[in-house]
This record gives sequence, C-alpha cells and structure tokens, in this order.
Amino acid sequence: MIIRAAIVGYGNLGKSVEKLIRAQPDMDLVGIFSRRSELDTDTPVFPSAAAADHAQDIDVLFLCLGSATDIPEQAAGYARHFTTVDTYDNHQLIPDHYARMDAAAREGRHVAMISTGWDPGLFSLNRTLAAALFPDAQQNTFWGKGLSQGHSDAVRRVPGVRRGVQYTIPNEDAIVEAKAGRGAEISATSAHVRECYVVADEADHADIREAITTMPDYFAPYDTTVHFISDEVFERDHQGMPHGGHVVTSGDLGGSRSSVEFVLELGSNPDFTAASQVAYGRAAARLTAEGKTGAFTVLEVAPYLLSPVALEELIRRDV
Ligand SMILES: NC(=O)C1=CN([C@@H]2O[C@H](COP(=O)(O)OP(=O)(O)OC[C@H]3O[C@@H](n4cnc5c(N)ncnc54)[C@H](OP(=O)(O)O)[C@@H]3O)[C@@H](O)[C@H]2O)C=CC1
Ligand SMILES: N[C@@H](C[C@H]1CC(C(=O)O)=NO1)C(=O)O
Repeated sequence: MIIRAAIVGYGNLGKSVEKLIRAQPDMDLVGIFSRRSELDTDTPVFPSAAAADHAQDIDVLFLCLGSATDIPEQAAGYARHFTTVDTYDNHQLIPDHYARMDAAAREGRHVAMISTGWDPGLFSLNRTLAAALFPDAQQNTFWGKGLSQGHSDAVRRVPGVRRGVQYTIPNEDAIVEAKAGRGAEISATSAHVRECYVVADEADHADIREAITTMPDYFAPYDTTVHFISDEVFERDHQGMPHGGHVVTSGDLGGSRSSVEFVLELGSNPDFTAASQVAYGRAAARLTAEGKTGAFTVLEVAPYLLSPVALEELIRRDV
C-alpha cells in the first residue's frame, strides 16, 4: 500500500515531516498546503484554504500546525475531509481535542490520529505501560534541557513578539531523587523552570512579559523568565532545537523493588517529532483502510501498525 501523504503548515515540524516522508518506502508526498504561496521546497505547494479540493488525492494529511491556537481553530475542519495526524500537546485540553476531532472524523468517515510525537506520544505510551506494571507506581516525567516547540509557538503568538523560543530546564537533583524512588513529592511544575528569549520592541516588553508569565497551562504554573534580546543575538544563539527527557517509574512488586526509565536524547526536536508523527500516519492510513473512523490516541494503536515491516517479520525479529 503506497500512502499518498500531504502536509499542512511548513514550519519547523512541517519541514521535518517532509524530510521524513521522503525517507519512507511506502509513502508519496503529494503536496504542502500553506498560507504562503512561495516556499523553499521542490514539493508542490497549494493554498491551505483550498485543501478540501485535493481530498481525493490524499490518504493522510499531516497537520504541522501550532497547538496554542492553530490546532484548536483549524484541525477539525481538516478532519472532516481527510484522515489526519496531529501533534497537539496542550495536555490539559487533549480530552476536549479528542472529542472535537472524533466528531469531525466520524462525520467525514475518516480517522483522526491525535497528539502524536514524544510528549504527548512516546512518553504517553511509556507512562501507561510502566504504570500498569506496578500496583502502586511512582512516576515522574522530566523534560530538557531543551527547546519546547509548543511553548515556543505559544510565545510567538503573543502580540508584539517578532521572534521567540522557550527552553525547559529540569532540576537535576529532582531527577536523581525520582530515579531513587523518592519522587512522590516532585511535580512537573516544581521540577522545571522555563526560560523564554524574545525579540520585540521595547515599548511592548512589559505587556509581553505579563502575557507570557500568566499564560494558563503553558507558563502560569511554572517559574518562568522572559529575556528580551536583539535579532543579532537571536540569530547567533537560538537556532538549534535539541531536546529530550525522562519518564521514571518505580514501585514495589510484592517485596522487590523495580524501576523503569524511558530516556530520549533528541538532536532535533522537530525531526524526532516528525519521525513519530509519520509512523502514526502509516497507522492512520491502515486503520482507515480497515474501515475505522473517529479519533485515536497513541494508546489505542497496536505498535505493529507503525512499522513498514510485515507483522510476521516483526514477530520473528522483535518479539
Ligand atoms: N507532541 C509532541 O511531542 C510535540 C508537538 N509539537 C507541536 O508542533 C507544533 C508546531 O511546532 P513548529 O513547527 O515548531 O511551529 P511553527 O510555528 O514553526 O509552524 C507552525 C506552522 O503553522 C502554520 N500556520 C497555520 N496557521 C497559522 C497561523 N494563524 N499563524 C501562524 N502559523 C500558522 C504555518 O505554516 P504556513 O505559514 O506554511 O501556513 C506555520 O509555519 C507546536 O506548536 C507543538 O505543539 C512539537 C514538538 C513535539
Ligand atoms: N510537546 C513538547 C514536547 C515535550 C517538551 C516539553 C517541555 O519542554 O515542556 N513538553 O513536552 C514540544 O512541543 O516540544
């Protein structure tokens, strides 16, 4: 089965998804839908507003849009016409996103694969798997030090921000404590600080700092610092997007203690996120071909559906 794929949104993630689709043995990239008419790519470019006109030519549409506002505003509209895959990552609102995408996908008789990536995504899988092993699991998630694309997107949507990034910095002592099984008192908000670097006119600095540090879900619960820098410093110091993290789970198993740690070290956050999103795109296409409709999270997808390798071979190779 050759999967005819397309992308909406040609930002950091969209460029990585384009690169990863081209590396797949069973995918063809039909086009990129963008608000812009001129993109630096050889892939055919079409206006986002006209996406539905191409629905018959596309099996899976990768939504490479921002989670802060684009996905809530636009994703359901695409899900009515396409099988979609997104990386929506505002954890507090994922249940709402699930319901909205489920209704839209069922209306159009498509699949909506939501919140793929690494967190949510592969970390979600590991949290569920590891916690299921222990009658009373102790589990902690840590991110960074690295650039959060979701938080950087949220920063860039604040009025007056011309360029912006956000780095997540974990408390290393907290990670050590969690690994030792002493993570019960450690929360995500107490174990991380968030550092934002913003290019904006000085007249807007106070309003921008206030808007970022009080932003619900993304920044308000955290110790957040906003640094204002020049374009030159931004170009010099803020181009890479490394990231990573840990999910640490431990507990007692009837008198013996065990622990499970899932670690990611990402040279490029967008490239790794794209790798997850593209693999779940393969699963979305297969679920659609089986006649499935509605929304799916990564917790509801059998792992073999992600792989281009036949199940019989996976059983021989990996089981
Ligand atoms: N689940 C996970 O583990 C992860 C999730 N993510 C998610 O990926 C999202 C995208 O990140 P990233 O690619 O860095 O973001 P970018 O800002 O680089 O790209 C977003 C793209 O969305 C398109 N777009 C559509 N409507 C709008 C609008 N109104 N304003 C601005 N852009 C718009 C634009 O493409 P165009 O101009 O071509 O139309 C833009 O380039 C993040 O918000 C994050 O939530 C990222 C990493 C990990
Ligand atoms: N969704 C995140 C992926 C991870 C990183 C993160 C954080 O630094 O807070 N939370 O989840 C992203 O957009 O990069």
